[in-house]
Amino acid sequence: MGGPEGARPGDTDQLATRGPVRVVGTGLLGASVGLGLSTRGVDVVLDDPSPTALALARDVGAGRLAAEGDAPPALVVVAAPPDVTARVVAQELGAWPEAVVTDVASIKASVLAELRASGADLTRYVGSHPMAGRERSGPSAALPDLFLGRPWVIADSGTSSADAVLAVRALVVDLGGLPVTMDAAAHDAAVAVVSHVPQLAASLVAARLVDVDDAALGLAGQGLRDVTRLAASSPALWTSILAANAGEVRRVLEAVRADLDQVIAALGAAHDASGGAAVRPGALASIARAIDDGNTGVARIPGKHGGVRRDYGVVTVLVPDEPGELARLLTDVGHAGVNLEDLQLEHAARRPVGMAAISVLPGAVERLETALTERGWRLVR
Ligand SMILES: NC(=O)C1=CN([C@@H]2O[C@H](COP(=O)(O)OP(=O)(O)OC[C@H]3O[C@@H](n4cnc5c(N)ncnc54)[C@H](O)[C@@H]3O)[C@@H](O)[C@H]2O)C=CC1
Ligand SMILES: O=C(O)C(=O)Cc1ccc(O)cc1
Repeated sequence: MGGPEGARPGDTDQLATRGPVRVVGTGLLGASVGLGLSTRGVDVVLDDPSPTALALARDVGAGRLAAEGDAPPALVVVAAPPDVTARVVAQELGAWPEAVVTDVASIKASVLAELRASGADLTRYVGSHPMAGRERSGPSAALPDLFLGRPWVIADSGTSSADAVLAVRALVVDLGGLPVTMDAAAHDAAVAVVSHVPQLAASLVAARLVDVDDAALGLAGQGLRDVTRLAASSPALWTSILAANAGEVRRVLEAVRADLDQVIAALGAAHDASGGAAVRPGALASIARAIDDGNTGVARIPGKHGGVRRDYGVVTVLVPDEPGELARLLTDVGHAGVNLEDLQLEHAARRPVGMAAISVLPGAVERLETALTERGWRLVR
């Protein structure tokens, strides 16, 4: 896979971020920031009220503990839960009068409003939000390259100094993120529709599975897994995020409810009718419209590295569920001289075989199919 551009371990000369960087809150996000900076040679000092999260973050290589005689931080990154973020940012601005302070909370307007009300010095504060995460939390899930190629919103306070904005931009770029400038209100409206409602939709669909019997669950395929992946997220974190963006999330949900009401009414008409022709006029059209609008919406999602979505060809290969087989397949794709654009794996229930769906440029499909067949792979056509 062609990697996005960004600083790599060993590139420390080219880093614009000045240390020491203090990371407050060393869970998934904080430890990933610390790990990304530490592996690129920046001095990172960690802090967290949970001694376990702190020690674990140090142990995974996210940085070191504070020591007597430390230079004050040039930059503080607050990666605490959303509901305490403003309070922690205000404390950090007060404790380090020369430092630029940013936070990575998933909501921005309520943090900024609370900070304004606190009377904190907002020239040194710049809010931010990396659009990258995982369903797991805590430092043990941290990844140094979590932010590679991912949008990272920079929302200045309205009174942030140019130097403060530059320092946060440097952090984003040094971690391989793609800086996107937005104000806090626009950010919250955008994430309501691209992140917060998708999380709720995944949770609501997955909640329907609670009482389903095992026989029905055994039929689950990749579609259900795709739609419910986010449902494994942390209830504590998401309750805090949704409560802090309640107005925007409710607005989107009301639109979803209007669409749902239409589909439910149309399905009711279809159910009550004796045959297709007897269905109330317009009912089938409104079901088709829901699917069609979904086609239009999904086609608008940007593709790899945030660029315009491309239509790839897919070559699906049966992979024996044995050690080394997937690696052998990827090596054979490389030998065929074909660039792998995306890879999805699906396990066949109770069968010792998986399916690898390899996305490649459409012009490369035939060459790859021929090369893999020659090397003995079974293709699913
Ligand atoms: N999880 C995700 O996928 C993403 C999360 N975020 C944001 O990042 C922030 C952190 O989330 P995660 O790392 O996922 O959570 P996490 O649960 O993995 O880590 C949060 C850490 O904050 C610490 N903490 C609790 N109270 C604190 C306080 N008063 N001061 C300092 N630290 C405190 C906890 O001990 C814990 O170690 C949140 O604001 C979240 O909205 C942003 C993008 C993605
Ligand atoms: O995994 C995904 O697709 C995500 O969307 C993760 C995520 C979770 C919370 C955020 O504030 C930002 C990103």
